[in-house]
Amino acid sequence: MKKVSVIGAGSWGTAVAFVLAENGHDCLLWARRDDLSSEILNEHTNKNYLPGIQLPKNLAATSELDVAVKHGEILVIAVPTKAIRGVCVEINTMIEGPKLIVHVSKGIEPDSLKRISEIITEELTASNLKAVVALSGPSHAEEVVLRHPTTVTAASDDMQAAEEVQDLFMNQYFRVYTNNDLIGVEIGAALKNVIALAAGITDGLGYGDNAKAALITRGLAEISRLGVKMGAHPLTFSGLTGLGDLIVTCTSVHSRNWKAGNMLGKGNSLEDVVSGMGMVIEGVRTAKAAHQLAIKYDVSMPLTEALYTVLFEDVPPNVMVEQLMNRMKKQEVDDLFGNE
Ligand SMILES: NC(=O)C1=CN([C@@H]2O[C@H](COP(=O)(O)OP(=O)(O)OC[C@H]3O[C@@H](n4cnc5c(N)ncnc54)[C@H](OP(=O)(O)O)[C@@H]3O)[C@@H](O)[C@H]2O)C=CC1
Ligand SMILES: O=C(CO)COP(=O)(O)O
Repeated sequence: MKKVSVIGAGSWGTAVAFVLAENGHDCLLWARRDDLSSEILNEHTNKNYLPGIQLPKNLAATSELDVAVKHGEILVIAVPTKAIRGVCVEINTMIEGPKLIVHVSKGIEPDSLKRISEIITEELTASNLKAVVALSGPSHAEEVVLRHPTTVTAASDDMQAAEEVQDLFMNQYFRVYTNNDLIGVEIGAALKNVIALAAGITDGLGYGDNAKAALITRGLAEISRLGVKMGAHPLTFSGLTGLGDLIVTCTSVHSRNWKAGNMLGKGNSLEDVVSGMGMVIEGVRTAKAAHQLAIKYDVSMPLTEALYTVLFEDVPPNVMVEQLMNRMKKQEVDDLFGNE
């Protein structure tokens, strides 16, 4: 049994804490709101984020960050990407001795263009950090808490740490693989949300499975092109955190990114979609970062660029699709190691 704290009690933080508590670990879940930590502790529910779900009785909760940081020999960070840097700055002042940090978030920071593990490494003093592991893959919280079979990957530069995380989470319904390609795993995880927004848009416009299959496969091609230029292993993108997560996020009714895209395709404004969701839509902010990464690494990313114009340049979704379909003729198989 390990002492683990999960930082962030939204849908995913609560779901990973659910798995850890069911695995018999001494798990403490940090919610930034008192009312939510009391609800988790006393009613064993998180009605807002996971309606209808009874949480394990051995799952403890607190709204005091320092209590959570002190409790966990392992800290699992589960807040949206935009909150990661701030949370790390805070927990860095509270850590006594090196901790294993697991993050389960999916995004890239615009402007700095840092991956999440890079932000964590930047903000935590080296002596506070044992290793960083990204836990990622096709895994909607709503299905994990129903104990539906789910597979994910624990990725790290430190394979011993990745294996420790594998052992921590593995159970009958939650299967964990390891991967030493942290760049590939984090890039796949972040950029699939951008493609899922586009898939939602085509569904919202009333297009069918052909369009979605095109987005998934051509999305995978451009994510792989970028990832390989950034130093990732090409085969990572055929795995759980690449193709696997693209499929789940582009096709699931649980996906916030797909839902957001669907509403955009139906003519809603970005502002209304974001304010109405009540949960994080990582792909919107990541689209900005991806657009900047495509320029920085000089990689052709037509789907990402098209989505960027819908989100930030007021291009109507149907015009976006027309423009994509009328692009210059291409060969299908790209040279992943060169230009398209
Ligand atoms: N939901 C899912 O199925 C999956 C999500 N993920 C990833 O996990 C990450 C978290 O997503 P998810 O749990 O779904 O998001 P939610 O929107 O469901 O919850 C976000 C949580 O983070 C808290 N939070 C928001 N901003 C801050 C901040 N500045 N400081 C501290 N806490 C903050 C929220 O608190 P409050 O309630 O007070 O607003 C809430 O508890 C994302 O990167 C997402 O892509 C990965 C796999 C699956
Ligand atoms: O990453 C996820 C599933 O693997 C969650 O996706 P959404 O944020 O689109 O719900």
